Amino acid sequence: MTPPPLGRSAGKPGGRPAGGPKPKGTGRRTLVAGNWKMNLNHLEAIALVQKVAYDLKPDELERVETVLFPPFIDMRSVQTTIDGDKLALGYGAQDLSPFDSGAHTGDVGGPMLARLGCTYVIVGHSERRTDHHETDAVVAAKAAAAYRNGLTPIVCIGEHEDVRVAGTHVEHCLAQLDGSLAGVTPKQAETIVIAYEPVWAIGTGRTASAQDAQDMCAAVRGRLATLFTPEIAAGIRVLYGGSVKAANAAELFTMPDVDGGLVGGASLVAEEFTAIVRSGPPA
Ligand SMILES: O=C[C@H](O)COP(=O)(O)O
Repeated sequence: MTPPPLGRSAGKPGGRPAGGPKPKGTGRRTLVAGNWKMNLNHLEAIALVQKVAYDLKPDELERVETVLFPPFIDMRSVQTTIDGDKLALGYGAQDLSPFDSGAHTGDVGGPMLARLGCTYVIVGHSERRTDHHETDAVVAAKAAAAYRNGLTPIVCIGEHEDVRVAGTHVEHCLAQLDGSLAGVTPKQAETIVIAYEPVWAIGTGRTASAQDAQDMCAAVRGRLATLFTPEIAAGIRVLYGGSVKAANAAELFTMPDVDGGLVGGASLVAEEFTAIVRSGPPA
């Protein structure tokens, strides 16, 4: 029998590769999410999906959940490529409508995304909060729309530089978290993903230090324990985003409360993105 090509679903993976990263012991599977933002047409999208999938080995994709977030216009091409070639990659949307259907020009609804096989949807990204004036209440409505349609929201929070300089970043982010999770039930929270993205680090090349990322992700987990239960909080994945690259991913991802990354620019370059995925430690 011909062995399956690299990056395809190949059943149970083998053990940890010799010399690979050590398990963190958290039980939380590392998640690397590639947010393509408003980049790549559908042909470029197909090419990138193929490069990523064929560069990653089945055991690497088993160890690190790897999910792509193409623009809506590319979604069908990405889905066809992943499903048609049985690639072990997930895909999701960068946003969704708070409404499920109807007269909402330009919106894309949760039922459409679910029908296309999306599993995750990003809500509350700082670029949407800025460009489209999305408030915490809007983000909460979008998270509700995600759950209503069987999608898992990746809820983004993060502070601007002036807030960090003022030293109120923790309070700021926890208040954003409270508002953005309004209405989320404990049952729903079991699957939610939070992404801490300091706005000053997004697309700037200025990554937060691993310790700063850890401190905020730990504070987020602490607040999740209050909002839900300590047991639920212990199972929730909290990602860091903001100039994650191959050179800094391993240090970030080995921090105890950092469960992976939301990657923008570096997710557009196959070799860089796959190196980031490889940096992910086992749970
Ligand atoms: O969604 C991704 C984040 O905004 C990070 O983007 P970046 O990796 O280009 O800094």
